[in-house]
Amino acid sequence: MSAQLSTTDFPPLKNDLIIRAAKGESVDRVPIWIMRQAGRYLPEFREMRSKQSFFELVQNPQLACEVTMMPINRFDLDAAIIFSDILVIPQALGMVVEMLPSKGPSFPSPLIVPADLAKLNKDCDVKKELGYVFEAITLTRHTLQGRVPLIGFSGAPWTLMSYMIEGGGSNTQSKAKAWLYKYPEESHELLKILTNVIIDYLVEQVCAGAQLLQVFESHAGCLDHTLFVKFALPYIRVISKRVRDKLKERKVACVPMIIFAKDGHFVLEELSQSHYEVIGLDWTIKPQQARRICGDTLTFQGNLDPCALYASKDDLTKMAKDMLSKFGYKNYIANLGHGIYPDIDPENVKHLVDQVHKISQEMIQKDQTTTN
Ligand SMILES: O=C(O)CCc1c2[nH]c(c1CC(=O)O)Cc1[nH]c(c(CC(=O)O)c1CCC(=O)O)Cc1[nH]c(c(CC(=O)O)c1CCC(=O)O)Cc1[nH]c(c(CC(=O)O)c1CCC(=O)O)C2
Repeated sequence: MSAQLSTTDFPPLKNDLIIRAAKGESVDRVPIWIMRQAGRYLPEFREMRSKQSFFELVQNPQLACEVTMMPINRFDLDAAIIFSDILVIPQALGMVVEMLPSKGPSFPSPLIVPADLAKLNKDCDVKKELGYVFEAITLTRHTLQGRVPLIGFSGAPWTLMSYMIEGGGSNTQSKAKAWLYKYPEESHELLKILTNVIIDYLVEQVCAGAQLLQVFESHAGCLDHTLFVKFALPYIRVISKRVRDKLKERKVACVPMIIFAKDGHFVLEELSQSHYEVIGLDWTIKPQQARRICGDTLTFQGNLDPCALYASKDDLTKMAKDMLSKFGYKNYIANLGHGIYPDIDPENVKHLVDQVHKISQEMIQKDQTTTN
């Protein structure tokens, strides 16, 4: 249905705060969005999910668009993120991924030995395999009517590699890390396959209408500095460079890119030199320390502890104030330091969003009055 929708002629943007913040431009209030903002903490999502499996929702552009719009219709958020998952890439490469109740993602046939790489559909046609994501993006851009920008996303190569080997979530990632020590060459081979698919996937998302891109390196924290620099960082860097080059070749305007390496404070300096406009921060690093490491020109995103949303509204206000006073209102996008948990009260999300806007607006107005 959305195949007939234009991928170039979209309704004009009415709220460009997040794009301005990503580029380091002035804002009249700090933008905020929430990782996993469409999902299980919303009763309307649970209702829809009770009738369809997770991947049925993701693979149906109409339903993915509806889910993406749920938090936008509820809260005064400054961005939408397309409803999907990082694990659609292993699926595009031919792996079966199931979402099991109370267990999460599960791969019935994970990669066990390097010979298993032969099973992957390495030259997969991203446009064909993941066409439903691009359709959902185009449909959502039109449905948004320019209310807020739409973010596209992908998992980073190391994080996806670890899922494909572990076969699901893992506290240690020991099976995947064993590959890095035992089979470094084949690990690089797999990381290159993933990188090529991710680049095409992100480029197509922008061509379909995504206005920012986030790359999730969710499993950064289980690597040490040496392993990260060898097996994760080079691919993160290639992605930002090649996505920009490919968009230029296709004469499509580049969009700001966000890198979020969870628990990756030990590589912040390297990430700050990786050509992403925005660095996502989890809650384990002090804002001032991150600034010292990365300098003043990059934009930060984060870093409220997702559990802060269990606090009382008064305490949440105090935490929002503290976060804004430490990050400042320039070069900053408010967000959690990881995805929102399923048992959070949506009322607290509304409170956080409204408080970030109110407090930052007051800070900006106060500074303008003192400089005038
Ligand atoms: O809001 C939106 O529109 C997009 C939401 C979104 C979903 N997955 C991701 C996003 C983007 C975003 O975070 O805003 C991306 C994502 N999927 C997984 C990870 C790794 C991780 O969580 O460590 C990421 C990156 C996010 C990050 O680092 O914060 C992998 C994953 N996918 C699902 C699970 C199970 C779960 O219970 O959460 C996991 C983690 C498994 C593990 O390793 O422990 C399934 C899933 N993906 C999304 C949803 C909706 C929701 O959050 O409620 C779900 C739950 C599915 C269900 O059971 O209904 C959407």
